[in-house]
Amino acid sequence: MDYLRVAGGRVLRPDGRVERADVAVDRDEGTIRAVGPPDEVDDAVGATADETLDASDSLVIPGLVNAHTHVAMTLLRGYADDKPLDPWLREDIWPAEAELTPDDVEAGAALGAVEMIRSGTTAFADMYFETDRVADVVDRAGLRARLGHGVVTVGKDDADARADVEEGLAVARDLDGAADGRIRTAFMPHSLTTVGEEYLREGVAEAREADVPVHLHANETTDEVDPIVDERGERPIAYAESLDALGPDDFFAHGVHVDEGEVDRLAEAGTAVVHCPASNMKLASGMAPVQRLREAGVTVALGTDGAASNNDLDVFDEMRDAAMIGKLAADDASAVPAEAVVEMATAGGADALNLPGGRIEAGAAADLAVVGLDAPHLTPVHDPVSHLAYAARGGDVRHTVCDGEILMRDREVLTLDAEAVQERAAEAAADLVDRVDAAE
Ligand SMILES: CSC[C@H]1O[C@@H](n2cnc3c(O)ncnc32)[C@H](O)[C@@H]1O
Ligand SMILES: [Zn+2]
Repeated sequence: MDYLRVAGGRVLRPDGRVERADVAVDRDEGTIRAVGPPDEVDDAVGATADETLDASDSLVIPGLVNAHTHVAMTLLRGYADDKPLDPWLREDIWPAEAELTPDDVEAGAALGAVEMIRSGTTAFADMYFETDRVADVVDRAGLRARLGHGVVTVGKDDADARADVEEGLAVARDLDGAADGRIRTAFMPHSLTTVGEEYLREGVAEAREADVPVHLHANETTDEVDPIVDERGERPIAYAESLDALGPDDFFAHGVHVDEGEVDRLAEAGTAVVHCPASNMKLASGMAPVQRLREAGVTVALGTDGAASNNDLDVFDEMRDAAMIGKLAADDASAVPAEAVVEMATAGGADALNLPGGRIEAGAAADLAVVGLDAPHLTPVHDPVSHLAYAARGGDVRHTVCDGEILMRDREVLTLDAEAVQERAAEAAADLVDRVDAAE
């Protein structure tokens, strides 16, 4: 076997303990072969390493999972800020997205991929347009992803609405298993208010036939929840259930305005919630009841949402924000502690997306980030898990590994030309804004 040894560090284990250990990676299989004391790992593998990644003064953690984003929105970072969701989308974001070309989406996705690799993220879920171009970037970057075409039917005639649903289904069917299996798909209606009932009903039924999960924005703002309650006399999670969109493999972004009954239904159904604390704060959408969701047994993951409502794709920020806002929401400083947000960003994310990874143990996918612990802002190290949640940043990640492949070594991205990607994205963003201005 082609044996990569991650050596000399401390390792975050699935039970939350941190121990001195080396990690033996089988690069042929893309899996972790053994985790153990440095003097025992080679014996466990029965070989000496073909390559070593230095993890001294560092913590080896599962690759982080960004469980809800719109990765190509890096092109719109800082384009429109300081508005609530609805006017932000209608006045600024959707007019700009109307001018996006497939090349723009690829340029923005590549920039997002570089940003994620540089901050230790190895897997993400993406809802956007031109999904084949996003998939191409994921393939080249070496990342893992669950991808979908975001379906919107409001404002479209029946033919266009049906075509969009069909595109969502075709993407889900055709791209599943791409990039040597690192790409999985989902049917992704944008939300319960931006896709009409008959399209949701038909699309979800087809998704069940195709055996792909459903991912949508749900219970994000009161402006979205209230019309559902007023018009249907039921809350969004009950509506989703009536559409057969509340399954154990489905995952909903946000879940901010969920009542007690909805929390219990999510837990019973096994539907995961992707908490996006920075986006929820920036758009003033509200505070998700994360402590309550977790206590009820809901799988909670973390997402950055798009870079236009965050404004970065750094899951370390999300961990810190989730811990902070989780305490405020529960009015309890002991709520959503460090271990909880680290679990949400790793195993919780992998479980929500039903993707490999999220745990450092023999047999698991070799998706890893090596976080340096020797920076001034991480000194002293009383508790490495506390540092992950409250003090570390994406820039502290030294190496990133996905599916056994080194994507970043000593902060150099190996799979993409980071400088060229950045230059191309800056150009694409400038041209995009020129086109938007000309169209106004
Ligand atoms: C149809 S593709 C996805 C669609 O979602 C938009 N979007 C970005 N952030 C949010 C958010 O927080 N809530 C709802 N929709 C969002 C994005 O701009 C695309 O149009
Ligand atoms: Zn979103």
